[in-house]
Amino acid sequence: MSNLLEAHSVSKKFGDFTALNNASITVPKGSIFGLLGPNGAGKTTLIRIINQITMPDTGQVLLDGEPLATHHIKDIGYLPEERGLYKSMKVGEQALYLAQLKGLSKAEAKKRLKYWFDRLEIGDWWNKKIQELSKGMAQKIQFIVTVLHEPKLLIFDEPFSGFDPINANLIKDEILRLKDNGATVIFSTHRMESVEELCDHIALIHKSNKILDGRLDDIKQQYKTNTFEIAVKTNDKFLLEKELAQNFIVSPASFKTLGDVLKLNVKITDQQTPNNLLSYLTSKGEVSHFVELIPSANDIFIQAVKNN
Ligand SMILES: Nc1ncnc2c1ncn2[C@@H]1O[C@H](COP(=O)(O)OP(=O)(O)OP(=O)(O)O)[C@@H](O)[C@H]1O
Repeated sequence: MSNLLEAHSVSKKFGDFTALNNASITVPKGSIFGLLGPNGAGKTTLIRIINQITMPDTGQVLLDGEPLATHHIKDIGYLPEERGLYKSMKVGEQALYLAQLKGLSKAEAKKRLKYWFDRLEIGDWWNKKIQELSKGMAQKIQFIVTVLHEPKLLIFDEPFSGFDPINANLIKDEILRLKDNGATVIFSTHRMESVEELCDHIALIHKSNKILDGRLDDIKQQYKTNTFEIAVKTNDKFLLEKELAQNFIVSPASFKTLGDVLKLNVKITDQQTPNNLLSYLTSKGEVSHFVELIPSANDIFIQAVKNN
């Protein structure tokens, strides 16, 4: 898979403050790439550099293998975190105006807007004033205007803030559909839980530095702790827990009992295999649950910060 975007060793200072320190990212074509990190980490700074709103002090950004140039602006659809619409304009009028700025003819813009307004169930709002819209409603308009001209690269900064869970899901599904139709997506968020179902690649930014990146599946494998959640039916739960602790590494805090079932998190050592644990458990009782614990993006982030 070739890369749509590459940022090489990008740094940016504001006065004495380093907002971004030598950060590199590679965004494969057709991927959804999550730029993750706490508030103030430097995500928006990197996104603004990609959008040519801010110039980097050092480093280079390539789009489709070429250095970024002004003509690339139409190849990128950008939904900024700070969102503003002209309050006194009507919704349809405003959307048409913004769509034409992206290079669409009026007729084409109208056709595409009608499609999207119906899709996001806001067809009735065409003649309403922007100031009558709630935050989430206005955000839907801005989402539409960002994707309308079908740019190669879509960049969404905190796209779900301001949406209720139902509309956040609606937007998630639309982002996945845009990817299926060939778009490449970068989105930035400090809410790790929103990445699990969406991103195939992630980069973690912490205090201006990129501290981790790669395919989410690969990273999850790397951060696995070989821990299994087990449930075993046994005559003596306390004896089994004690015996388990002699052979494996148990997490006492996870000890739970329900009738004659012992539930526990058990970690195997590097010398052991999951099968060693499973065979052992089967020899001791009836195993009703045996699942490897996969770290969440949040667990990975906490661990990566500790390792740095
Ligand atoms: N134009 C600027 N002038 C001075 N400092 C800035 C400027 N832009 C960003 N910064 C600082 O750089 C740091 C990184 O900001 P940035 O907006 O990139 O963070 P972020 O990761 O996007 O955070 P958030 O999730 O809160 O948007 C912050 O401490 C911010 O105050």
